[in-house]
Amino acid sequence: MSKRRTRLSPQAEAIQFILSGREKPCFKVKCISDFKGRGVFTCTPIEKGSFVAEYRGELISRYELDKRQKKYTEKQNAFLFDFEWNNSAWCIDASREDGSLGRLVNDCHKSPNCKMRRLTVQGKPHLCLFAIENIEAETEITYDYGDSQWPWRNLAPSGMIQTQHSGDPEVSERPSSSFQQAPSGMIQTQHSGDPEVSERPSSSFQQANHSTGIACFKHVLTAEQLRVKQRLQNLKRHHDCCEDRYEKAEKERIARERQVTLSLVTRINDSVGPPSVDDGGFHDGNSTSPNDQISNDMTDESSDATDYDDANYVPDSSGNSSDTSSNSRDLKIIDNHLPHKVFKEISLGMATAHSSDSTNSSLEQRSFSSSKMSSGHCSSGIICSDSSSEKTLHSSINVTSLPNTAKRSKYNKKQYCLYCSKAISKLARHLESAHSTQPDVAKALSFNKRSRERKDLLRSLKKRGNFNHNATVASSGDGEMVACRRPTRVRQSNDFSHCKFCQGLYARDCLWRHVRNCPQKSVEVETRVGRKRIHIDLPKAETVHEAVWKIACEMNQDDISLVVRSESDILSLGESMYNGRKPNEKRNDYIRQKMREMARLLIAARATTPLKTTEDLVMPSNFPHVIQAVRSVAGYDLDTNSYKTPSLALKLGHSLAKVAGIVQCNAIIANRNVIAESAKQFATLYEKRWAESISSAALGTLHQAKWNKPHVLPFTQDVHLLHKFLATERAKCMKDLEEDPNIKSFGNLAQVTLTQVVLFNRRRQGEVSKIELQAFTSRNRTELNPDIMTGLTEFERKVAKYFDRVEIRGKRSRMVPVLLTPDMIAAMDLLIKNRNECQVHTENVYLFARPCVLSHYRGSDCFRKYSKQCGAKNPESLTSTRLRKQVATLSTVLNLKENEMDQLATFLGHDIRVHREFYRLPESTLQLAKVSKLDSNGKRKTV
Ligand SMILES: C[S@@+](CC[C@H](N)C(=O)[O-])C[C@H]1O[C@@H](n2cnc3c(N)ncnc32)[C@H](O)[C@@H]1O
Repeated sequence: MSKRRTRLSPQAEAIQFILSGREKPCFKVKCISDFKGRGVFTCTPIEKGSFVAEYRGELISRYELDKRQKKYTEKQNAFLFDFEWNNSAWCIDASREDGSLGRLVNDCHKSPNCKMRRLTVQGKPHLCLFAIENIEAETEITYDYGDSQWPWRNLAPSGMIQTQHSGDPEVSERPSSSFQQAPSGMIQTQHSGDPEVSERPSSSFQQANHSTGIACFKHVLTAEQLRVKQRLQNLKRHHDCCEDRYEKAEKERIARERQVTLSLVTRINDSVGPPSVDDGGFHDGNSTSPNDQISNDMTDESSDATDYDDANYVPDSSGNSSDTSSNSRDLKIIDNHLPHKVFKEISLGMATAHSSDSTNSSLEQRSFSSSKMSSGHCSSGIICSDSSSEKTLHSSINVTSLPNTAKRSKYNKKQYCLYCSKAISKLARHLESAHSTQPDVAKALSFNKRSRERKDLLRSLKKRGNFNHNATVASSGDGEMVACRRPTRVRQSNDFSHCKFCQGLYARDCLWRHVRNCPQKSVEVETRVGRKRIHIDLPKAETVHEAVWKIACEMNQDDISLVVRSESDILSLGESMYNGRKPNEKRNDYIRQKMREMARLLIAARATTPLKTTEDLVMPSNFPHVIQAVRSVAGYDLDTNSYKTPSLALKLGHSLAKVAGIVQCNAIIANRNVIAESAKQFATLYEKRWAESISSAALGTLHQAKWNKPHVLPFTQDVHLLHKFLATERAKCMKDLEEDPNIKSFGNLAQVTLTQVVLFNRRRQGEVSKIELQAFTSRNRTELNPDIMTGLTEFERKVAKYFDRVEIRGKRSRMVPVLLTPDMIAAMDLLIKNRNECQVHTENVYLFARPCVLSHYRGSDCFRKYSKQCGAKNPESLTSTRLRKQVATLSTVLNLKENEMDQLATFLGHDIRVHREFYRLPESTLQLAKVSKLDSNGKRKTV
């Protein structure tokens, strides 16, 4: 009895062909036209659902794709097929003429007969074409390239071209090279036997063909040709334009995606850290978790991910959860189940998808949490939007450390090969012997052995290989990550982050230093935010304000920032502050600080109470827990009824009141009446009980701290010394900067000038430090009104002419003037002139800008520095606030008239009430001063 061979499923058949590297024998390549090039035709009928061909080529990362796109010709670029896999972007580069069929299949968006699908075989993605309908013999195989504006799609059928005599085997089977050599002016097409293939000629065209034969047909064509040629030129222009735009968008996307992956790896690292911050999602029922965001973000782009015309056409995919459709050339494939998988799947390595595991279920629970809340579900009197126990995703992941035995070789570090994923101790040698055909390796090897280029390229390959390995470790939750510098002791992976440029793993506290000099960092993305604040690009949820998200992505990448980004109400708090005022860096700092304060409170609440989300914090029944959390974060001491950081307790109170308002408004909009009512009640509770529970003790602590503090005013002698010292220093610094403009000389002059301006004007150091370049350059330089001049004394007139006046924004948005002497102006002009040369960032808006970053010098630091250097007797008293107090006190001692006092207060930038209450010396000193004045007057017998 003959054994019946079981028919392979299409998927199994595809895997067989993938593994064997063969093609199905029933296809042939035909040259269709000069314009369209070759095409693939079937010799036998094909059944719907069958495997057709693999789109073979080299699997490259997005990063590599970006590089290749730049150097490839337009024609080569047409063979780059990018797709999404394991939440990162990949590409099959089929530009090499390797004789495979998949790469020659043409586009048809109207009635394609195949679809591209992605299969994961042996841990690698493969793109395969499957028939979506029964295909007759001699038909061209086509699939939809995706939604781009491919130039040929706009071409009217008549615009295309001539068909060739059917059945001419010589022509139809012409090898590819011959078609490439066909005269380009002559638009020539073969008849393929398929009306679809040859772009359906227009009716007139057909008539000519039938009635008059080839000669006439040629004549018609020549006229037609001119029109077509013109049209093609237009199309080409349009196509180039589109391509530029596409390339630009792609580049941005690539950068974004790389960042997403990197940050997700970091997030995974974070997930092995303290559970309290391992918060996967927004808790608002209407918002999405960051993972959701990522998925949604990409899903938007990949509208075609599951949109099959016929869901049954595809082979059974149950056996392979990572088998995802990929039928778009320019759009990405997104697995809609990604939110749960992200934690497992983010690796750039070859990790396969895990569709369900305990992690997933815990994440799912979390994302349902808000619905519980909205339905008023509560247990044991506590409303919590997440009652699930905190998850621990993985066992802790360590970073390979240096061996602690001195005897072992120092050179025992293993690197992971990018191509074969093996751990190798001599990676360069391994790459040379095993992967020299890889373009990147070949490129590196093409440089001299000791050359910098070769070293840089090999180092980059090493980092990419290690990155893949780290991603695999992160996704499996087990193993050791490889850092660029091994720590001396075993450290956990959540202390480390990957550099977004080179993908190397660095200790978080040193990452800023590396990023500053990372060789892969392009000039445009110069770091501008400072030492620890490294900007990361994460996809944002639609509901989040763009600018606020940017602020949230531009903070120290620690546990607090994770919470900020995952809590929609904290982001809303930032948004409400952002919307209120004109945006500027200073304001953004403040918003960042407020959001971080709130996140710190939430972290403390999660650690010490059952509360989990920001929304929980403003539920009336949770009030005792909130008090407990605030006390914990502000360091409350029950015995003394005082706080370690009383100001934080006070600030948190204000922020909580704001958050309650936000939650209430959001709930009203979302028709969540229970929540809206609760938030309203919280506001009442806050009004009535906050003072007794938190703020009175906090204010008490603040006042108490001032009680026995000595109120020292600067000695006039010290002030004089400082004045003189600064004048000589400024002259020296100006000379230095003129002779040798560099970061140091620029910094010195900026600092000394800043101190002079503060001292001279008795301004708040914070206000002067932030003088903007634009405020200085646009200062009013017009002559004084002659009418006003007549009212001034001779001396006043001279003074008015001598000084320049710049108006800056003071406290409570009050305008405060700053007077500048000609010397100061000369120094400032010199600073402005040398900004570029001294590496001051063009986006830095400050006059006293720090080179290389976006911030400015701080007056307080400068005061501290120069008050010591000038040899003052009491340098601690030389601060901007004390100098202001000195002036205010002296004004009283000098018995200024009421209106003079008003003018002085305005000049100092505060109203007269504040001036009287806060800026005068304490009563005791004043009395002493007054009495001594009387006394001395008395001695001089003037009373
Ligand atoms: C992946 S290649 C396909 C093989 C190609 N025909 C060849 O001969 O090498 C993609 C290129 O084929 C051409 N092409 C694909 N589909 C087409 C269509 N429907 N009409 C015209 N040209 C097409 C375009 O030039 C495109 O850049």
